[in-house]
Amino acid sequence: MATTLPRLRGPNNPPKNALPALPMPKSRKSTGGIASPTRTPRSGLRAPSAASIHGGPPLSPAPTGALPIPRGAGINSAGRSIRKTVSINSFPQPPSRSGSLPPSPLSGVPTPARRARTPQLTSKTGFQSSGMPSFLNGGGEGKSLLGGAGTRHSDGLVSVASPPQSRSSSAQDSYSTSATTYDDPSEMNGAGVREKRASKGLDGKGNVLVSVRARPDAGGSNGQTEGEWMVDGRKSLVAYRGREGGDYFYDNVFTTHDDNSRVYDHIAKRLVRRVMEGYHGTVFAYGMTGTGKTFSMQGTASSPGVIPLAITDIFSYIRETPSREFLLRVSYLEIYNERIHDLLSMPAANATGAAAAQEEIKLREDSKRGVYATPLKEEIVQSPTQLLRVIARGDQARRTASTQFNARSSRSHAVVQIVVESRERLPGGSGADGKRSGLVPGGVRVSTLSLIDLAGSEKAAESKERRQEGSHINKSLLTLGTVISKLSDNKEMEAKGGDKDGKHLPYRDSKLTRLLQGALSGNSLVSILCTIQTGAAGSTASANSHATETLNTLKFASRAKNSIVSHAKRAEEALGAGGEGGARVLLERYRMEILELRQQLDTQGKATNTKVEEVEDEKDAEEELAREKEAEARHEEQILEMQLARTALKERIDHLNRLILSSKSTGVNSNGTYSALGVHSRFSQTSIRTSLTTPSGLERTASRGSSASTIGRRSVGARHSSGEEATVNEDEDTIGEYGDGMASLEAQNQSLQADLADKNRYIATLEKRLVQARRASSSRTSAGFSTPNKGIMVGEDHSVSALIKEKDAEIAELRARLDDKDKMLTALRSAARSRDAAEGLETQRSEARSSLLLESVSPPPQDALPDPPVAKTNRYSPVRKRSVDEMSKMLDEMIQDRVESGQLVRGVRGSVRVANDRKAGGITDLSQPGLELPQNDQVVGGEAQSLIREA
Ligand SMILES: Nc1ncnc2c1ncn2[C@@H]1O[C@H](COP(=O)(O)OP(=O)(O)OP(=O)(O)O)[C@@H](O)[C@H]1O
Repeated sequence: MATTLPRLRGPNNPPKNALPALPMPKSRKSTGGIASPTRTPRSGLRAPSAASIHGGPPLSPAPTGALPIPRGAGINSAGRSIRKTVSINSFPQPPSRSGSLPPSPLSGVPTPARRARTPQLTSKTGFQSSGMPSFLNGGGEGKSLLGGAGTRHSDGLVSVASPPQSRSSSAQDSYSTSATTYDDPSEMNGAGVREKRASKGLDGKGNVLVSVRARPDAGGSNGQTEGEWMVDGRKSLVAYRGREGGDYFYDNVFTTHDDNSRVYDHIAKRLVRRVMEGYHGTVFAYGMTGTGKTFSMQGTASSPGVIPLAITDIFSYIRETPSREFLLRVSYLEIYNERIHDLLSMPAANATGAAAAQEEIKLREDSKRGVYATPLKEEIVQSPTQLLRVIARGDQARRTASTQFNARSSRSHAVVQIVVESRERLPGGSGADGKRSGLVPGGVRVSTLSLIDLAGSEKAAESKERRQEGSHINKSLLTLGTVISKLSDNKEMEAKGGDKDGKHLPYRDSKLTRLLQGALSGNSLVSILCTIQTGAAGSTASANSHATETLNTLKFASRAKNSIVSHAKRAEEALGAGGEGGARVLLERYRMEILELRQQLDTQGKATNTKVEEVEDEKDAEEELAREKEAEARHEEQILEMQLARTALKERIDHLNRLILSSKSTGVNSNGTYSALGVHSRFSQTSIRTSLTTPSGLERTASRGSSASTIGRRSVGARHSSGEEATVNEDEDTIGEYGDGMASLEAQNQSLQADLADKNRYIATLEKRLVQARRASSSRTSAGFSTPNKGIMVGEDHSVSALIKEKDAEIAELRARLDDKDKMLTALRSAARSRDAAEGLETQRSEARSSLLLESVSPPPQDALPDPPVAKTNRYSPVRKRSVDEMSKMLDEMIQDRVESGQLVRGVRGSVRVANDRKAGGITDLSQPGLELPQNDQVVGGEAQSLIREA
């Protein structure tokens, strides 16, 4: 059995834009020819009227008449189109799915109801199915197409409604095929073993899962019986009793009562789980326009469809699988008029609303990846919310237009592809021990989940534009039908022992089949949902046309059931980063990068320590002081650089670790899964969708700049279409630059702000480190020097600078006071000098008087001597003395005040000095040059006092 799953390649080329390939075998070659199917597969389901298949084209998507516009099609009174199918970004708190559904979303436990069903293989006239087990359904029982007996009631169209509660998930009880052995013993319960045995006995391969869903009649009749149609969910039967009538059995048939949740559980839940386990999986919706493909895939706010529910389960799986770590990336493309467009990087619209041209996306093929689109943007997602937003963004960019049958008809095939990378988690977490070398246990497994909403088949179109689109749509759907028919023929031939490759398959005839090549050729698990609308109001012609179209869909479903044989295998694990396709295995690349960075970190840590030691050693060498200083400066610089580099490396490691999801990841856990949908609902409900309407009437929101960051690129430049506003409550789990999803300006803004905050924090860290390093550097450089580092401002410690300022102010104040004191002292000294001079004169006069008295015999002439100054002195001295006393007293009081306040200390001999604690409190540096506190400051008071006392 050929293994054609994508292989991993070398690690050096980061995946950028390529869409992971839908797996494709190399065994078949296309000749480009379209061959019409001519035979009903021997073992396949057969429509009751074989002629309807053989006689007509294999797929005739075009309705033959004009059908009335469904009333529920969403055209308002003004004739403007309203999107009835709410975008997937608009899911409110999803409805509780616990009631009628399996208790655990991924329990995989088959339910009794489904197990109890017995294959209907006993019809005399009916045609048995191939009996192939469905890998996804587990029934694998293959329904027979019975002409009447056994399945239909005798009266023909008895409606057998099957309330949702009575049904169980058939998707839960499929376990294996011989080709794809499911190796989880825990799930190999009795039913699984039974199925496995049965599958071996039958075909050894797994069929695709084919389901049919009938949408409620636009006319309002919701019954199971619509004229000539009967839809029986319990029997998985669609019966038609008109011309070419018959009974059609499928893996699942959903009535108009079945909601999206139920549809998902039966058609995709198991497949999603398989994808998480390493298989490739494809789900696509096929059907006539307006029958509910988009409704089923995307859903509504109150009833999320396959895509959002799959996303929910993906993250549930991650959460519930602590033994593995995951990395998810998503891409979203559309095929419109046979051209591929990247819905995640739609160019901005110009002023006229016309979108700028996008780089052409091409399909390429290589042996490892099969067929893939390139260049295509992929975004790494870390939470359900983020993933939903990315898809919602793509959804809004998708081309839609109002048609006769659908007010908002999808005019393109849309492919959401989610790539799941996973690997075993190393014991002890992330492998931070640095012990891992290139080879790591387990390797990385890469699988893809493709969720495809096809454009609806249609014929009638009023405008040229619509007709052109319609013809492209129909052509690609026709090619799809042809490929499936030929696959069926080939299978039959193979069974007969003929050429294994059989007829050439025209995959290349359309982009759709080319892209689906891997899935159609069996490398992927496939689930097909065919949508029909049984009721058709209006003329008989339109009813006939509608019936023909519905029959074509049913025949397509039958052929697909018999044609596509899955031999999907679990993806091989790429060992190390060097495995095949390693370049695309981001998980491994990130892990390796983290490892390398950690090693660098370790090395740098050691180098830093060595440097520090060297610095210490060199410090001891006093004889080489000058050299030491220089070396120190250099080393400090190096240490600083290393520290900065370490910080950067740590940041990078943190970032990479955030991208890798595990059961404990914030994004995976926060908000849970349903709440993520809740966030979306808020987003959508508050958003105003103002899609641009081009002259052709084609709606799209094409003016979105791509903010999406592809791998290794940063999210930039989020732009929204003009006039579009969206309000979103930011979820906490949108992490990093990849998390915007462009859901809204506000979300963008918040995301950018968060990013900015991150960067600011980082800058702050760097600055801090810089300052620390500088401080350390200058403290070391200045060791042995008394010059204080006045130049260095301790940036982060504002309290220190405040303290210094305070002390400066105190010093200035003290200086002012000292000045005052100096002035007073000068005044006192001058007073003292005057007093001394006066006293000296008085003494001289006294002496002179004494000598005169002694010489009384000859008294001198009275006027011989001038008036004794003493008389003058005596006259004025009491006043002067009083003033000196007052000043002395004042000075004493001042000094006493200082002594009492602790600023000055009185010495034993009456002298005073500045208190020691005042010095220690920051004013000791007054002695520093430039601050000039007088050295004799402490005795000033004492000197003054002694002077005063003297006075
Ligand atoms: N099962 C359903 N229950 C309720 N409404 C439905 C259901 N299926 C479809 N509808 C409604 O029918 C309308 C058309 O559905 P939708 O757009 O999903 O059709 P479609 O098959 O995707 O059409 P097209 O191929 O033109 O894109 C929408 O308004 C949708 O809400």
